[in-house]
Amino acid sequence: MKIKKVTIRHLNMKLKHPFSTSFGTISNKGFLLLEVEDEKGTIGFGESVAFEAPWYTEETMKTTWHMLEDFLIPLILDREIRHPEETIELFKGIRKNYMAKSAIEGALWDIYAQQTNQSLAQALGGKKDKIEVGISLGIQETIEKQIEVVAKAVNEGYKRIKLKIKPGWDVDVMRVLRENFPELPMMADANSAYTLADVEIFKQLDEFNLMMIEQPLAPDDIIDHAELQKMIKTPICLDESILSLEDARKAVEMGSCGIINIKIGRVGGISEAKRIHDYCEKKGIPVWCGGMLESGIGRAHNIALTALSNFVMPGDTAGSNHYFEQDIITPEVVVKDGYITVPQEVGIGFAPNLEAINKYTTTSKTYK
Ligand SMILES: O=C(O)CCC(=O)C1=CC=C[C@@H](O)[C@@H]1C(=O)O
Ligand SMILES: [Mg+2]
Repeated sequence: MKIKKVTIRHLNMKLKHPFSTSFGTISNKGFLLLEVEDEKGTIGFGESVAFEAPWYTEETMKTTWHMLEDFLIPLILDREIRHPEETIELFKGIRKNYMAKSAIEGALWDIYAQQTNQSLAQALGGKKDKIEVGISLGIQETIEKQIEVVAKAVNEGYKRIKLKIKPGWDVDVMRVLRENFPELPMMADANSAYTLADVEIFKQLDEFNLMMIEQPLAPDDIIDHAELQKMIKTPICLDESILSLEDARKAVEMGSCGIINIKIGRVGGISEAKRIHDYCEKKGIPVWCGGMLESGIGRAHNIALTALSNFVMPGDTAGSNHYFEQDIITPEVVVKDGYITVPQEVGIGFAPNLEAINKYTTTSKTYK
């Protein structure tokens, strides 16, 4: 393929429910959507998962736009690209900025799948026809409300519930939830809100039979996580600490985690995500696909990736209706009895809904 045109759109989609974590609350999902066209007129879409502010990683919507406009788009325009994996080498001279890189790479995978007449899942080597789905629930104002939202998600069929924790909203909350839902597959995500000095809190959390504790310590750490893992029974799952296959290898070799959450945007794209998946499969480390409150485009990419064999735990890719009044794809992502069907159609298997995309777009710019 030879890329001839790239359009960046900034979209703003109001979330049905504000999402609160240890570092703050989001009520609006602002993000960049990329439309990439090659010389044959095949169009692929990619989503940048960077938020408006740098609380999850250092990237933001503005830094992503800057990286795309000034460095990444000029690298791909008019260049012959045979396979999306080539972007790993092509983008090597640009440090990190993984969410920006991933937005382009996702669109190239979409084009590649269409041109090779396969579904994106097939193009990646995924064999599942349906995937198990979990849900990530934000911190609520009261414990009663937290119990209520968990009960609703359980009734909707989600296969595991992820709860956000932070200092002051951890052991007591998880105890009450465990009492109310004795058999529920449950886990906690701390988004780096603790340090090794908090080991007693994690020892107490050990009592609640959690599937895992996600990212308890600093985002750039694997040393203290290895220490913590030795002191607690619950497996640690790393999210923010894993930005590449190299990070995954080091964390696994150090014993810093027993599970890895793979997010396409955080690791620079689908190709790197697949490499991490393949490495973890060889090492016997289970993985699952994390979420970034994506619109339907990013959600479709997550579904295709999760069709790979070592995604053995339910991910965070919940149904479109959990987040938005209207998603930007047709059909929307639907969860039935805790499963999403992996589309078998050519490409991402969901059609971009241009009317909805235009409705949510605040600015756009085309590069050719
Ligand atoms: O529903 C989703 O897309 C998952 C949401 C979710 O848990 C997260 C989204 C963005 C940043 C984090 O707070 C977080 C996570 O850490 O996994
Ligand atoms: Mg997380």
